[in-house]
Amino acid sequence: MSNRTGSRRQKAAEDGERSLIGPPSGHAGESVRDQDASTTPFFVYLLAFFSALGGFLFGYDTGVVSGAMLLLKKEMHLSALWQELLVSSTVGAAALSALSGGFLNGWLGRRICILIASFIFCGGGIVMAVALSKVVLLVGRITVGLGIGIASMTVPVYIAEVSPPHLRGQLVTINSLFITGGQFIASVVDGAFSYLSHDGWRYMLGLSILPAVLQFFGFIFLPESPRWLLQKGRSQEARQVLGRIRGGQNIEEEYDTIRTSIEEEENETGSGGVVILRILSYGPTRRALIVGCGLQMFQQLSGINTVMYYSATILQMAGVREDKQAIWLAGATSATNFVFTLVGVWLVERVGRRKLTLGLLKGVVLTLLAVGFLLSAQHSPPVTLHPVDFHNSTCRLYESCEPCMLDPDCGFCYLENDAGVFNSSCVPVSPASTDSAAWGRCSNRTEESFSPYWAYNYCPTSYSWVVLLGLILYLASFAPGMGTMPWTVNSEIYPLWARSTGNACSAGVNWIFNVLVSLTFLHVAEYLTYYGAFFLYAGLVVLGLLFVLCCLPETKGLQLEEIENLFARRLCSCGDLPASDDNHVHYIRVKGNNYLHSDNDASDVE
Ligand SMILES: O[C@H]1[C@H](O)[C@@H](O)[C@H](O)[C@@H](O)[C@H]1O
Repeated sequence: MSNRTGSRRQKAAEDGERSLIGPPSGHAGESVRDQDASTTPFFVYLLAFFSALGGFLFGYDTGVVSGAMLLLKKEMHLSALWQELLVSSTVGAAALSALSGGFLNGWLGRRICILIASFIFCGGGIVMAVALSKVVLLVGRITVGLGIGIASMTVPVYIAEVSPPHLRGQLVTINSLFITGGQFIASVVDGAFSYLSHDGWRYMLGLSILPAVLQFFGFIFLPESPRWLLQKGRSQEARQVLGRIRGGQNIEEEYDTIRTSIEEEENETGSGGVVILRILSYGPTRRALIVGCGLQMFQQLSGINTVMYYSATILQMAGVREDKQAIWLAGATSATNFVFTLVGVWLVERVGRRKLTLGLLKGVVLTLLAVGFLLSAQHSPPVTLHPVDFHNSTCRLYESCEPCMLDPDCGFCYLENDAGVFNSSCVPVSPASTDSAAWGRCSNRTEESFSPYWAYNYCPTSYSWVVLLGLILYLASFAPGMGTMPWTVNSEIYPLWARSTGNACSAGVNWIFNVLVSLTFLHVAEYLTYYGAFFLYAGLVVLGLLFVLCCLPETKGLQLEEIENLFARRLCSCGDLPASDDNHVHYIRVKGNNYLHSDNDASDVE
């Protein structure tokens, strides 16, 4: 198929503005959509469910560690460095494996990659459940990280490739629902097993084996993506799978569209060479990659994972000092994230990706600012006792709680009654554990009611429930938009030849920024204070808002093969596109393919 047709398609895309208006009636492409919309086979939902278990494991394994850590640090005597290692090694491993997952996806296919990921999840789960030392535990955490990385880039691609266009957004967003669902279930499991102070963490970490086994056996019987099969020249199998997942509907048109687009892609961009270099040297894919990676970067820069982390601290500030109670209540924030992701699933096909992301990002900025202001208005209790510090630490210099707790070497030791905080001091933290002071009253605390409290990373205050409310509002604006759309949009914006690599890069960017933001949070707080950190995230989200406004096109309702055309124009012009709901792309049938209709010029039709 000719370069002529390809350039005609290009022309149509350049004429995008015109081609994106006016729904034609009785049109071939439209009729397929209407037909699809009327009957969606149950099998597609089954495929989405089993693949999204990968998202569940991603959420579970990243979420469960906070509760497990409270027990682990006591049982294994973990220093702050080891705690940090056990948390961030998983995210770091996920970044590496997401980046290499692109190659595996293109080579072995989506199905095998999902099987590999679930196998790795099982292995990692078993290693963690039976670990006898912290080193073995670390090996287990790195192993599940490798599984998370592969799953996070493969699952959205697989779901997007098997879904009919009218349901694609919703089904891919279900993966995000499973991610936040995994985080929520993890907090419930953490709560339930926190009563088992000896070995409770083994169940917390090991329970992930169950969904992993379910997914592994499910995927033994589930098919490969028809798009990948066709790309590998396995056309008979591709036709069979497409027939199966479309439940006996006429698949000829969809099959032709995929086949022709693969042929065209090969004509336009060639088939040899390193994929990432081909992506970067071809305008539309380069632009798609910038949009995809940008979205993932801004998702993490909006501070989601520090907010998830900070919610537990906020609870401590509000006076919840019991570990078990704090674990249960931290579940409230993950429940909010989960429930509002459900709202995203409901809205994505109704409102569209662009409008949803843009609208809710404004809410994210406002709620981050509100949390920042609320935190800045908190009163920092003064230091009233200055015990003799034989080691001459910096802690003795602080006059109030805030600078004391922001210094990683110090903590605030105090007593409290109905009138407030009294007898407070700032003392060095124990090198063995952040749970107690190096010496003095807070070095050997008991559970007795008159024993002093040790605040390592918070200051006691009576207004923090308001801050918790602010965080819940933040999650309500984050989850349906920026929480889900980067994954959904990335699964659809690349042409087939670039899809695995494009998703690998953007998922890699997500994990790299996840590590960066969570590892720097405490340092940022040290220099800017906690509220300064929230103002910083608000500023970064404003940049994200501008990025989405200028660069994110609407992909709702388009076939995967059509979306590439949206990136045929200069990068940050997508905002010019009319994104209202009643705009439809319409197609003319050219040699069995659907093309963007550029004008009514008969010369467009061969
Ligand atoms: O989309 C997910 C989701 O929002 C999670 O809650 C968050 O922990 C992840 O980092 C993010 O990628």
